[in-house]
Amino acid sequence: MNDSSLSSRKEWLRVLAYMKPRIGIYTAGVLGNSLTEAGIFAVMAFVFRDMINAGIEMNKSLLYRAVWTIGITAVSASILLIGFSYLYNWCVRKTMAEIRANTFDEMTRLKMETVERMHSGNFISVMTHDIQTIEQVFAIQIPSMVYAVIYGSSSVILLLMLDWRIGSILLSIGLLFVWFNRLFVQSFRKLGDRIQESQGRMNEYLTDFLGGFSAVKMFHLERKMSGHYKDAIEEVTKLSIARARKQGLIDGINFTLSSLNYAGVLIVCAYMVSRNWIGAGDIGAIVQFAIGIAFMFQQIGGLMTQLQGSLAGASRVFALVDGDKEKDLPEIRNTPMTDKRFMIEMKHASFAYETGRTVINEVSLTALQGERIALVGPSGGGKSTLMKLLMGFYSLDKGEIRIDGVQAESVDQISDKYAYVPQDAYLFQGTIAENIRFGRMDATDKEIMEAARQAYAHDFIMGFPEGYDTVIGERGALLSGGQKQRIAIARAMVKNAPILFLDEATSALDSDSENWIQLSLEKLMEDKTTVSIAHRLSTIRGSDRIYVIDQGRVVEEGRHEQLLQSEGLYSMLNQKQSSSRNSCAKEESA
Ligand SMILES: Nc1ncnc2c1ncn2[C@@H]1O[C@H](COP(=O)(O)OP(=O)(O)OP(=O)(O)O)[C@@H](O)[C@H]1O
Repeated sequence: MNDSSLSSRKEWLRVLAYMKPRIGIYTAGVLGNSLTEAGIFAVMAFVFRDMINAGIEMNKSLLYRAVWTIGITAVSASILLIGFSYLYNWCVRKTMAEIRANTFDEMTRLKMETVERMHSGNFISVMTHDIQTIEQVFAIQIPSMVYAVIYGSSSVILLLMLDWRIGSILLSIGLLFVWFNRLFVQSFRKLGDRIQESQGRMNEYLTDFLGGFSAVKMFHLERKMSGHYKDAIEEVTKLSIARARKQGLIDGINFTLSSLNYAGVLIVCAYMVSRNWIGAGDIGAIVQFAIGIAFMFQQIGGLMTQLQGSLAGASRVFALVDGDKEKDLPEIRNTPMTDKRFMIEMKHASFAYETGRTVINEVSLTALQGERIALVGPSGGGKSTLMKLLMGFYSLDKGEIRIDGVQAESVDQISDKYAYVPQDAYLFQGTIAENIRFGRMDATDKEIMEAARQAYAHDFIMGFPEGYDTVIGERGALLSGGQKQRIAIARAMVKNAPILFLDEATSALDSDSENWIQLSLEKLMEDKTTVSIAHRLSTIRGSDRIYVIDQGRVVEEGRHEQLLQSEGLYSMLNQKQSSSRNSCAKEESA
């Protein structure tokens, strides 16, 4: 067995494992459904024979028996089919709901690096198209396959019993069908993989377009974006047509072979009747069974190729589920690194996003309880990366970080110890109250209101007709930049964690907004150990320690005045900012 068929088999078993919790009911439903349908055809074969014989022999009682059999079979089969179909469809819906929920759960545990490497559109594609292909396996492909096998094999057995010579010939021809279809399995899998990938790309363009709608309008990128999207559609269409063409070719060849087979059976039967080896009525039954056998092999052939398309989708779901995860909350190592009780302690930390390109190089920094430290430096120097490392978003390549004595190996281990106010706070779809409550899910309404007051957000919130119950739209679309920031600050207030990470907004806010934010941040920072990334050096003058980060290293550290005196990079950045501020002020007064 080669590697690809081995991995297909593994994927296949993995898909089946999803149904394990209700495999009994599912099997009963699918088997019952297939047995009932196959039973109808088997009964009909004999009814067919009886009817022909009744005509030839002018036997009325044989005819009545055939009519009664048809009536009873039709009524009882309909009732059984409704019941069995409900059973297995119930299992499919329940299992699909579980697969969707579990895959989402697994996605929430993915490492930051894994999520950053994959486009959000691709995640959406996995959660929609690709998961859908698993549904097809349970709802269509397995029931069809089971039905084909039961119908076909019962036809084989009955035909062998009726006439073993014709039965053996048809069985051998059928196996040729399967062999022929197997030749195409690999190429269908390749096409399936490419189609699922292209569908992922289509979703990437779609989410890019929606996420960057204002940029698209501003830079007149509509044509370019439509062009990208059309290219992706064309790719999917081209591949789907290629698959349909191939499927058409196989179906055509299968059909021709089965027609020849069918004609052959009729000729052989006619010859056998002429020799009195079989009765004329037997032809009816033989033809019915021949149809059953041909159907089985044709279906198995077709389903083998369809299944490859579904496995292509399932493999993308598995890749997401198997992506690198955050460590589970295991033994939290609480031993302090040094005698002193640092709230934050980073020692000789090195980190690279990609091997060979070190972004943080041997950085050490500390913050005692209640201290305010700031990270400054040129763009791309590594400030944000450093902060993300302190928050446990990535694992260090070298060195150690402790947050309040706990080793920062994953976000989950230390996230209770800090609140984070990013540059562009993410607000979720929902009400203002819900968004503030995300800071601490058990916060009371009173606490939420108090936090909003402290963040100087209460007044503008009450200005909305629905106050705290105002639905803020996707990403807080109904709020201004400054208002969003104050909601994020209120959220951090509610969390009331001992450490605070602040990423100062680079985007310009009007001075009124900025004043409010500064005031609310001051409130938020009271009694907290704070690490802030500062773009305007004026905001961090009072910091206990400033770390100047350049090219991934700490190049200077100290208080504002000390750093100015040392006339290094900090003092140069300070001069630059003061002179650009002065020239702006001159321009404004002119
Ligand atoms: N997710 C990522 N994957 C790969 N490289 C990254 C990633 N994020 C940042 N980098 C790289 O790491 C380096 C440091 O970036 P970082 O964002 O930490 O700098 P910064 O000092 O915060 O910059 P700025 O002040 O402009 O925000 C840069 O060279 C950047 O290209």
